[in-house]
Amino acid sequence: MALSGVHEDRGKLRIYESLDELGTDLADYVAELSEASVKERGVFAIALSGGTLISLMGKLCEAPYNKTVDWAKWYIFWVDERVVAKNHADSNYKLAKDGLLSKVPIVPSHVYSINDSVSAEEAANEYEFVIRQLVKTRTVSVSDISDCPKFDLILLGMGPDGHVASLFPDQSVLDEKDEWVTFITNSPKPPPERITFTLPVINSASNVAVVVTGESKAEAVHLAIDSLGPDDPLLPARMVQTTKGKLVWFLDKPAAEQLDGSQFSK
Ligand SMILES: O=C(O)[C@H](O)[C@@H](O)[C@H](O)[C@H](O)COP(=O)(O)O
Repeated sequence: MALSGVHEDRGKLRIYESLDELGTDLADYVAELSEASVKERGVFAIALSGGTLISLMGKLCEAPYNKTVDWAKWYIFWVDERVVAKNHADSNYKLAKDGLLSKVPIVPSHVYSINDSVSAEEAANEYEFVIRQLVKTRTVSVSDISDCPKFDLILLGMGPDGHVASLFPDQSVLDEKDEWVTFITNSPKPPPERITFTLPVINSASNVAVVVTGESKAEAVHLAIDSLGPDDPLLPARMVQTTKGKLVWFLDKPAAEQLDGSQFSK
C-alpha cells in the first residue's frame, strides 16, 4: 500500500513499496487526467521526459488502458530532448516511441518531436514556434496569469544531481524567464546538446508529476522537498513549483528514504 502526504507547498507525495505498484498508480493517474482533459477541452496535451519514466509508464500499453484511454485525442511533446537523430539510442523520442507510442493508437501527426537535422538553438526555436501555433488554436491551453502554454500534464524524472528536464544545477537556463523552449550545448550528462522547456513553462502546467526511483536519488529528493537549511543547495527539482496547477511526486521507498517522515499516512 502506498504512503501519501502533502508537503506544505511542495505538492502531494506518493510513496510506493514496489515499482510495480508505482507503475500501476502512475498509469491510473495519467489515464484519469487524460479522461478529464478530453472531457473538458476535447484534447490531452502531454509532455514527456526521458529516463526510466517511460518504462514506468508501461502499464498504459496494457489492459484496460490500451482500450479505455482516448489515444486519438493525445498530443505528445517532449519536455526535453537530446539533439541527436530520431533513430539514435540517445533520443528521448525513440525511447518513448519504442516503449510507449508504438504500442498504442496515437495519431502520428499528433506527435511533436524536434527537428533533428538542425543545431540545438534552431531546434529549440522551431519547437517553441510549433508550440506557439498550437497555443493559438488551443490544442495546448494557455496560462491565465502569463502567456505561457499550459500543458495538461508534464511528466518529469529527476537525476541524482537534482536536474529535471535538461535543467541542470547552476546553469543559466534556470533563470530563463522569456523563452518557452531553450537549448544547452554543455550538458554535464551526455549527450551535451539538448533542448528543454524552461521553468516558467513547466510551472504553468495544469499538472506536473515528478517520478523518481532508486536510492541514488534519495538525497536530491530530500533537498527538493524537505525544508532547507541556509547552506543547502537550491536544486532545479526544487524550482518546480506549479503556479496554479497540481504537483505530485511519485517515489519508490529507496528514493524517499531521506525524507522527513512526519507528513505521511497510509
Ligand atoms: O535527458 C536525460 O538525460 C534524461 O531524460 C534525464 O533528464 C532523466 O529524466 C533523469 O536523469 C532521470 O532519469 P532516470 O529516471 O533514468 O534516473
